[in-house]
Amino acid sequence: MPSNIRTVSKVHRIASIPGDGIGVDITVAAERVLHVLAKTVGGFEFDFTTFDWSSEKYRERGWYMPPDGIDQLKKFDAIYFGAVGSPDVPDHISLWSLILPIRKSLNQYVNVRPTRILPGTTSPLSALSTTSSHLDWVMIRENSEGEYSGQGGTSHSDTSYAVATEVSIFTYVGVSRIMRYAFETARSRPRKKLTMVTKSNAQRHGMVLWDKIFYEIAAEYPDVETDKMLVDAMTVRMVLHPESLDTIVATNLHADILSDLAAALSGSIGIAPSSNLDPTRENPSMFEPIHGSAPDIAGKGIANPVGAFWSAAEMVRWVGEGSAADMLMQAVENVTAAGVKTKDLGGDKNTEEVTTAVCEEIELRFGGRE
Ligand SMILES: NC(=O)C1=CN([C@@H]2O[C@H](COP(=O)(O)OP(=O)(O)OC[C@H]3O[C@@H](n4cnc5c(N)ncnc54)[C@H](O)[C@@H]3O)[C@@H](O)[C@H]2O)C=CC1
Ligand SMILES: CC(=O)C(=O)O
Ligand SMILES: [K+]
Ligand SMILES: [Mn+2]
Repeated sequence: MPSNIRTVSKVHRIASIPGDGIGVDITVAAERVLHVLAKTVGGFEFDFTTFDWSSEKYRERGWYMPPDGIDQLKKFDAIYFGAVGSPDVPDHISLWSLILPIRKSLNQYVNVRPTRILPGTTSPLSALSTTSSHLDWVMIRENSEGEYSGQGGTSHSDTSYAVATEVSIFTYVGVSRIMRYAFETARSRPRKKLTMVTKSNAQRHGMVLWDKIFYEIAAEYPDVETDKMLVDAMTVRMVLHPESLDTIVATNLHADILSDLAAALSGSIGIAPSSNLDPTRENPSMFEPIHGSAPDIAGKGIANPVGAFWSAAEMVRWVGEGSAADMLMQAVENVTAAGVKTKDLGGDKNTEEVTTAVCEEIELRFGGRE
């Protein structure tokens, strides 16, 4: 192409919600890397609009999101989220005022949580001589109902007769759509293998429906190998036979817990990404590391930004820039391979140093191609 012809850059409009604690540090880091990526690769750019919806603002003005917050978010191509949660606001208030309403109102019924051991990092499983530490999973979490349906209530609160219910909801629509997404994911991966996690021995209604729909949909995917694990035994299998798993489907609560375990088994919760997807694409999807606001390390500048970069890469892929997403992940993996890591991964670098290293790697490896 003659150099005097300039192509028009595609603009991806991103709503950015840094939130609380290390959510802020890692969102700043992710935006920095995304700008460098766009500038280096060319042909597209990111236009971030930052929303100051946080626990600090809640204490000041009494709300996290304004009444039209969801409508504001609907105008964007995607949402980038840091974390929400602060020691001086009850956790159920912060979660139910921000992250959970966004996931539910924008029909983000799938939460995709991949786990891999990145180059230059060590799984704690490698210390167990009897196990293989080969681990490459993708967990598909139901993200709209189940144990986090929000149904229930409290009576006689603040008395010794207090009674509280927390009702799990499993609907035919909700379960079948997550199962179908999980089968499609399993089919797209080389091993074509799906493990369904359940607790239908002790929980005899919702979980029984969950299992029944799984087998119903399995009939549509004869090329996908399936198996079923009770959630308690699943924790054992994840630790002792990680190589036996590939794609995993689990309920909102089970996958929330198992994905933190998966992250730890891959080296640190600080590297684990997640995509909150509306597969219909009627609403924007939201991308965030799986970790929370980590009050114990907030403000120290030492949070691992790798989970934030990986989540950003998934966002880049979702908005249609697949090769740029691959470049970003390659740069992150080159940086971990070179030993540039934060403390949680056994390194001695801080958030900013890892971020700078990823930016430089993108420019060095993928710059100057035209
Ligand atoms: N999606 C969200 O916004 C989520 C919010 N939360 C909220 O976050 C707050 C803290 O929750 P916790 O249970 O402590 O979970 P957490 O994930 O924030 O932290 C757990 C442990 O992992 C460490 N850690 C987490 N991310 C790290 C990173 N990037 N680099 C290095 N170390 C990291 C923390 O320092 C802490 O020791 C609570 O208010 C909770 O409700 C928790 C999970 C998800
Ligand atoms: C809330 C939470 O812990 C999660 O979505 O992972
Ligand atoms: K998060
Ligand atoms: Mn969680």
